[in-house]
Amino acid sequence: MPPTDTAPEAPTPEEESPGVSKEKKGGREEDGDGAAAALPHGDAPGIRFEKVVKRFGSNVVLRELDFAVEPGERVTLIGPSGSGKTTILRLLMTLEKLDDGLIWIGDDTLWHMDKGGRRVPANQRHLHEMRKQVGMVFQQFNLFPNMNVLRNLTEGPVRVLRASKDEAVERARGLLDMVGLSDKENAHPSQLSGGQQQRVAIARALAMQPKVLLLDEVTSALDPELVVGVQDLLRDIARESDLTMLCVTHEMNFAKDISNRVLMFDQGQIVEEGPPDRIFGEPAEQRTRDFLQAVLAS
Ligand SMILES: Nc1ncnc2c1ncn2[C@@H]1O[C@H](COP(=O)(O)OP(=O)(O)OP(=O)(O)O)[C@@H](O)[C@H]1O
Repeated sequence: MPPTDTAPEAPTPEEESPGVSKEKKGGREEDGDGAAAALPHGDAPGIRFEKVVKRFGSNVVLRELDFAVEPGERVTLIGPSGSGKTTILRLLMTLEKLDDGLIWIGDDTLWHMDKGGRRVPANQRHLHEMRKQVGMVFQQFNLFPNMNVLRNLTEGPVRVLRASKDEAVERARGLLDMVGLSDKENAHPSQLSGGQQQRVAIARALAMQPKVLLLDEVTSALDPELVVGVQDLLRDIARESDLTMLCVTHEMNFAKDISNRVLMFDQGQIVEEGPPDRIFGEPAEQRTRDFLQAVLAS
């Protein structure tokens, strides 16, 4: 339910490029409070796809896909439009069901194997518990349009994590401070620019205290001048937290900055993978070269 009509106020450069303030970083190292406390640290699980198959009717989107993201690693998925990158993230969010294979988050699977070694759907409670570890930021923000900014951040923690209202509000304010929107807590999404909405969406995802953060083309719905602020914020979050991150983006410079490793994905499988400098500088596979050329030309 993305808000459709955003009424951009003219944001100041500071508003759109808050990053994580230097002062806060200093405070974080010394005493670990303020915005520091807002970012998750430690015990992030890894992710593993094991022979994962996903079909939409006759369209086989994932073909026995195998890949892993190590705990605390930041991986970017690149690949042609329609190749299945968003589907990978949606499977991790349990927004889609897989057709075969296993998805692991840490030492636990989203689906169980029965005694005969067959994959069976987990019960709802298990899925719910697994799902709590994973947060996602969407291209279209997906904020609750009828709730103000503060409530967008507190609703999930109170209802799903059973946090007390005071605790949720304190955490939400820490996060709004971190994303540079403390003065907007009473605003509704439609009163914010796209960049501001996306920063609220990032704060909302973090309010759920995920250990794995999924980013799905988070700047592609933004006007060009608003992209940098959101990317800077995410770079800071990547640098300052121990989250395991899986990011889908068409912005190659952002992918270079944010990830330890890039996976080139096409036709349901990983074509090649490596550190960003290698994949963008010396891609080994023709399909990667073609894709990167097409992106540069667009
Ligand atoms: N709910 C659905 N029902 C039917 N087909 C779907 C559904 N969701 C995705 N698909 C199809 O699955 C394929 C992969 O889609 P997906 O959105 O994962 O690709 P993508 O790589 O993220 O693309 P883009 O870069 O354009 O966002 C596409 O062919 C798409 O049409």
